[in-house]
Amino acid sequence: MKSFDVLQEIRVDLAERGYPILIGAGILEEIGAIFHQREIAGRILVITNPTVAQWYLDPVLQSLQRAGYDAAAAQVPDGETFKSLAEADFLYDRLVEGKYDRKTVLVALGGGVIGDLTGFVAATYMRGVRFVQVPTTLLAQVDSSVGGKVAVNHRKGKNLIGAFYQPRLVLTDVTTLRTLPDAEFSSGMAEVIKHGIILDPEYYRMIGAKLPQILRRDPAALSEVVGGSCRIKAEVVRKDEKEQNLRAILNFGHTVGHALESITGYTRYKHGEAVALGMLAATKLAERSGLLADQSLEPTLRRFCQELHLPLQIPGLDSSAIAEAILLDKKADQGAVRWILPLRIGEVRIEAAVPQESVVDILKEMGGA
Ligand SMILES: NC(=O)c1ccc[n+]([C@@H]2O[C@H](COP(=O)([O-])OP(=O)(O)OC[C@H]3O[C@@H](n4cnc5c(N)ncnc54)[C@H](O)[C@@H]3O)[C@@H](O)[C@H]2O)c1
Ligand SMILES: O=C(O)C(=O)C[C@@H](O)[C@H](O)[C@H](O)COP(=O)(O)O
Ligand SMILES: [Zn+2]
Repeated sequence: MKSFDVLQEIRVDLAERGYPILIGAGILEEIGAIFHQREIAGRILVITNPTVAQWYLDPVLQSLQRAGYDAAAAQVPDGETFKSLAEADFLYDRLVEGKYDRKTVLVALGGGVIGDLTGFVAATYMRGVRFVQVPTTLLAQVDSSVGGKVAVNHRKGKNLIGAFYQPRLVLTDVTTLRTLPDAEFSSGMAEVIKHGIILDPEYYRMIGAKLPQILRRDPAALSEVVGGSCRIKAEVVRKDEKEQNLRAILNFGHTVGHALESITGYTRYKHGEAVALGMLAATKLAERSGLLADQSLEPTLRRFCQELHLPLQIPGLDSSAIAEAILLDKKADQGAVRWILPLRIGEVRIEAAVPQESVVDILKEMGGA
């Protein structure tokens, strides 16, 4: 059996819903042969956006067609505001008009927005068709393509409409990161840093030590980061697929992060930028609550943010409005928000007893009005 240029294969071990993450260099052009090898059959609709399509749609379609697949594409506009029910509806129209049946395979070719939206459509069209993630941003390769959280946004809250629905395969070609703008690369690095803080101090130190190579997009360093993060996330998802408890730690930084995204209409911050601010806020809250045992966390996190040009302040934003938006967090239980607070690098805890006044104080400390 041909092995292509798969450098790493990581399994998301979920019994009958389990799947492989294939990480390689140049494997996008082998997608047709890989689908054959993995016994993926059926009509294929590739969902992408114009930015990604200009680089990667032709190679994907040609490879699928060369391998004998009936493959076509549908494009949605680029941007977080299009991770919406309206775009899902547009895609349902395409599927219905094209007479796509239950054996259809949707391919999400793009970043997290395309992955979450395509997965949501896959979970709901005809009560579920198969889908494959082909992530092309760092953020999608290290985080969003893995674990089966699929969703669209509501104007009041991030990912409020969604499902847990696993892909059949994740096919990650790290060479697609060559065309990714620096600010998008940094946004993805925020989730990489998150993985270190929540579970793996050695990984966190490695990121610090190899940051120059990572930022240069050295293929070996990229492979280490994409593989490292996928392994950490796959293990959490294996233990708690539907976020009954443990999986909530993957939400470190997202309580404030999602609130920042929604109150700014999903236009001011990239997801990773909002998560970076959220990790900083949660770290400050942990310190204020007397939970933070390792005083090196905040300075190292700030240094990462500076080196990656991620924001550290929230000038001009209304702290009370952010605190209000936080109440819509999906982790809330009977009205109490469950925070993910760091204790030290590699260990976080789920904590409900955080007064709203402390949240507002911290947001003001970070420059909020
Ligand atoms: N499901 C999950 O577990 C999960 C995890 C993390 C984030 N997310 C979601 O992911 C989304 C953010 O994803 P994202 O950061 O990938 O943003 P994105 O999908 O908007 O992509 C960022 C930008 O990069 C462009 N792009 C994509 N690939 C490119 C490439 N190879 N070269 C050049 N440009 C490219 C896109 O067109 C877009 O303009 C958010 O909606 C977030 O909520 C979901
Ligand atoms: O996979 C998870 O679980 C995560 O929390 C990963 C996050 O990085 C991601 O942004 C996720 O979409 C957030 O999930 P949500 O349940 O808070 O919407
Ligand atoms: Zn995230």
